[in-house]
Amino acid sequence: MSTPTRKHTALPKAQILVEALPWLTRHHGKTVVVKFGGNAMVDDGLKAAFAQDVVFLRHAGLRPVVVHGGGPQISAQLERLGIASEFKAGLRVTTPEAMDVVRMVLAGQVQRELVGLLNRHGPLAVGLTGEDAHTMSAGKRYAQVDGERVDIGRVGEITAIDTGAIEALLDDGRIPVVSSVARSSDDGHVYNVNADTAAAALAAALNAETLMVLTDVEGLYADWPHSDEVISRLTASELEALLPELSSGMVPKMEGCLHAVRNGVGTARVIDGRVQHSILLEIFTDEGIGTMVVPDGQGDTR
Ligand SMILES: Nc1ncnc2c1ncn2[C@@H]1O[C@H](COP(=O)(O)OP(=O)(O)O)[C@@H](O)[C@H]1O
Ligand SMILES: CC(=O)N[C@@H](CCC(=O)OP(=O)(O)O)C(=O)O
Repeated sequence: MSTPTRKHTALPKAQILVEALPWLTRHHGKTVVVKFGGNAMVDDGLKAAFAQDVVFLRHAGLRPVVVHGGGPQISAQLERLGIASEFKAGLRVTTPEAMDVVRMVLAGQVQRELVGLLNRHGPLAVGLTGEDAHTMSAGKRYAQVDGERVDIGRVGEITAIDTGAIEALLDDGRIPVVSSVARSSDDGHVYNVNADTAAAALAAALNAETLMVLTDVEGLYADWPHSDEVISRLTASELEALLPELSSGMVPKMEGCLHAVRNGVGTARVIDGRVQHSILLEIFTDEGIGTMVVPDGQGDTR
């Protein structure tokens, strides 16, 4: 007597799984770089759901790579230590003293926490920074403020990427978790790299199918802060035309998306990290959320 009822109640679940089938087929074996930002990273529930989603991707046959930020966590630690912190053109002015804190917080705190959350689901995640196995090399980056070149200390511009260690981990079924600290290609020290920039450069170097940037807004707003209309899809050229109008937090994100799709990445997406399971919604359902950037000359791929 109870069997028909059980079948009936399970039906919507089967429907959901079946809806994911074309996406599972499309994304199988593909590399997805997911950037988890500091502001979407401050809530424990969101962090746990993020880890579940990434492990789900891995078990669904994708090759996820996590690149993480930690701006709010770095600012909090600098404040605790009484070290002043300021941003110029969206980049943290990084003294050698602040660089030690950046490295300690990203590699020793934020990365460790993400690795721990992912590894609750099995022996999957391995943390590294751009310093490991020459994964990311950088030279000194200057900021442009009102047309002037400004020295912002130990902030790096990526000069080379070696994907060997990440590829080896992926081939071994692991989930690499990368902190945005780079080795210096010139003076033997390390550089602080914006995490959006690092994620985009890694996505391009890995020939990833997708770059997914989680943040604390719904996506790219057409007329921020005056309206909450989200641009759901735009081409590389359309994005390039919009770049001069964007303000600080969105600049490295959208520059990164542009760099990615101009260098072989299939799509770059900015999605709302405040929504639990936003990664699964974006990858496996008909209702993609957020903003998707596609290379020029592409039809709607959603
Ligand atoms: N056009 C825009 N659309 C959406 N957000 C924008 C836009 N321009 C500026 N922003 C700002 O960018 C912020 C996201 O950047 P940021 O704070 O660096 O995020 P994260 O910590 O996730 O890296 C948003 O919270 C918003 O305040
Ligand atoms: C040069 C620079 O600004 N580096 C960033 C690195 C962390 C980061 O980018 O974190 P979010 O993604 O959370 O913003 C910083 O020091 O805050």
